[in-house]
Amino acid sequence: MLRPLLSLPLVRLAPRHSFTTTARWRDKAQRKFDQKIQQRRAENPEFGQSYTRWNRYRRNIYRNLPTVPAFLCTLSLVWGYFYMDQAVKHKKQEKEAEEEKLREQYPLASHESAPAPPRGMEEFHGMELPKLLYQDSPFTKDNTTVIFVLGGPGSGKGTQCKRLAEEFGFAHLSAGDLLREEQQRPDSAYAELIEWCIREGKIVPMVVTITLLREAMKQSGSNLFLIDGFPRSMTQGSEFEQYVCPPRLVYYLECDEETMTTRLLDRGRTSGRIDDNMKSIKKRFQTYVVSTYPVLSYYQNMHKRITVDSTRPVDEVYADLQRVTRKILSVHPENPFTKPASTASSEAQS
Ligand SMILES: Nc1ncnc2c1ncn2[C@@H]1O[C@H](COP(=O)(O)OP(=O)(O)OP(=O)(O)O)[C@@H](O)[C@H]1O
Ligand SMILES: O=c1ccn([C@@H]2O[C@H](COP(=O)(O)O)[C@@H](O)[C@H]2O)c(=O)[nH]1
Repeated sequence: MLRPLLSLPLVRLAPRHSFTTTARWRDKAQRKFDQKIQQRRAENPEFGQSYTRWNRYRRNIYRNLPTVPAFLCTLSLVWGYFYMDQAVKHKKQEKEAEEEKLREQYPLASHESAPAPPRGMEEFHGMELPKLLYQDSPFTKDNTTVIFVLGGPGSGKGTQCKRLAEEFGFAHLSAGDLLREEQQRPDSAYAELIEWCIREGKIVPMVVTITLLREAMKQSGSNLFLIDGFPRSMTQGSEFEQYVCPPRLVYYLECDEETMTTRLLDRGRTSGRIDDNMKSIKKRFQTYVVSTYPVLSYYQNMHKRITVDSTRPVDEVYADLQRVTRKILSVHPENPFTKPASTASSEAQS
């Protein structure tokens, strides 16, 4: 039982002769032991007859004894393995407890397992935009100003767009809001598809989103657009540029994940949105990193991206965006003719 154990490859691997001190110590101990036995036997021939087997084992133990450093190494490896294993388990438990606490804190969170994608999803993803529809696009880069507003979920795109629209007269079109409206429309063919994508944090096939955006642009009667939360992927961006209109600028609201998560969970208390819960938020971040990051890099390389730190309070973020927008639209506070009509007229009356 003991012999095979002591012959473990690890023990065998111990560099017996390289550690001369311990080898010498081992040989000395064995020699001493043998001498003692011989001496006892000389005194009493009966001695040790019943212990022969045991003595052989002891000798083998000495022979196979790993050198001290190898033994210590093995011991520390085993200890390290168990320690690491325990540490990982502990961290996982801590994370689960934290998530559970968040779920209790934010009762809107939905935890049911993800449903299967609705029928037709694959079909839509591979679908080309109905190009004929865009041949007569009334929007060109000369008669239209489009600004894309991008940033992670909860970075404050909607909040800032609303203020910019009020002050500068933009038509504010949120791709997410348009999709949610379409999902609510009673006879919409895409309701199920949109709901599934939003809950799962996936990108709705662009043929749906671009059609909705283009219709909303037409209906607004404006030529100044803030397009909020679009494009979410490179293909969406290039199709929009080709068939609707290229953007003049891209505002990027940069924010860390922790801040965005806190904001979204806080908004989830009252928003009623099916994706303002921990499970969907994680998936939305994943989609954002994989699909939307390349869009941000692309516009950075095109020198069209304006980055604003949106971890700051709303007013500070807005002040930066306001400054840039004034410059772009050549709107100066002193010049009433370049101000939006509502502000200019109320000031003129007073
Ligand atoms: N600068 C800020 N500081 C603190 N809270 C903010 C700030 N900007 C926005 N918020 C809050 O964070 C939440 C999310 O903001 P908002 O809806 O504008 O983000 P969003 O980027 O449009 O999100 P989504 O992509 O999910 O639509 C809101 O409750 C809003 O009041
Ligand atoms: O271009 C878009 C924009 C949005 N979506 C889907 O809508 C949700 C919510 O978008 P918000 O901008 O956060 O309101 C998003 O997670 C996507 O599922 C889209 O598919 N394409």
